[in-house]
Amino acid sequence: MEITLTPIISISNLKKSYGDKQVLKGINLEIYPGQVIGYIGPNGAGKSTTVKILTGLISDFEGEVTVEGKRIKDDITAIKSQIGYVPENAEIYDVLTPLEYLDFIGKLYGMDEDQIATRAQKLLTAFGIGTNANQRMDTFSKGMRQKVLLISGILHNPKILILDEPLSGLDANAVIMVKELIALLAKEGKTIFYCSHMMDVVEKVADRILLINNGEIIADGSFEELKAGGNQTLENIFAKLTGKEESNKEANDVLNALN
Ligand SMILES: Nc1ncnc2c1ncn2[C@@H]1O[C@H](COP(=O)(O)OP(=O)(O)OP(=O)(O)O)[C@@H](O)[C@H]1O
Repeated sequence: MEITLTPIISISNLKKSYGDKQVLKGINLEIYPGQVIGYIGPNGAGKSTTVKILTGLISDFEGEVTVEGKRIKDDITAIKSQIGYVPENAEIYDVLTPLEYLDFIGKLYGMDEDQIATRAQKLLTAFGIGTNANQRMDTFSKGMRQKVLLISGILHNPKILILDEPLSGLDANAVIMVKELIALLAKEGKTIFYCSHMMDVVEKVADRILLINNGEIIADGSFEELKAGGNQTLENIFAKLTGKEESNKEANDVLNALN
């Protein structure tokens, strides 16, 4: 029997401009359940803009985006319940405790109070901050806040998890744990959309890498496919494909500017 996979996210001819400046130039993508997508690209390439469209934060775009077959333009509220989003540089209400904050987030997703309290405490414990559950977050380190943000992204057990630089501020043990968590979530059939500049991590966690440059997808494949038999790192591939192989010269220019 032939198994036909239905994409969980489908993007066709997606274009977005800010004023006269076109920053997404006709993106076409089909993303399947259980895929861990590594979304990479130079500063200003259009990564955050794509993510903001997928999460409903930007609604004025051209083209079509569907999640589980539903058009994002028709029913973003229903779609949002299937998506967990951990934005880069998110503001957290740090006068709250993690339990209060997660209670607020869980209610936004329509979860009931008991379920929120039980799951939040379990997740905080799993992330190693269970004993801080009732402590105000203005006393938290950057990494502890990042853990709470990650928990707020998975609390409602979404099918799709969109992570923007999720390892920012985490210590080495937490990084290992989150990488393993991503693999486990994907095994359970969750789809992960992982935006990062940390090439070594993307190389390891993503089973499909999308490279965006100037608003266009210029590479799409597994790390093995992208390096096509050569013994390269993702960092090299990135530099080659985005036309930036002069980092040494640039570093020297910066130094020279100081002298
Ligand atoms: N609200 C906005 N108004 C005008 N221009 C914007 C706006 N948001 C983003 N841009 C521009 O759109 C382009 C793409 O930005 P975007 O934030 O999507 O890039 P990115 O790939 O996420 O970059 P980075 O890696 O630096 O986070 C950039 O040139 C940026 O200046």
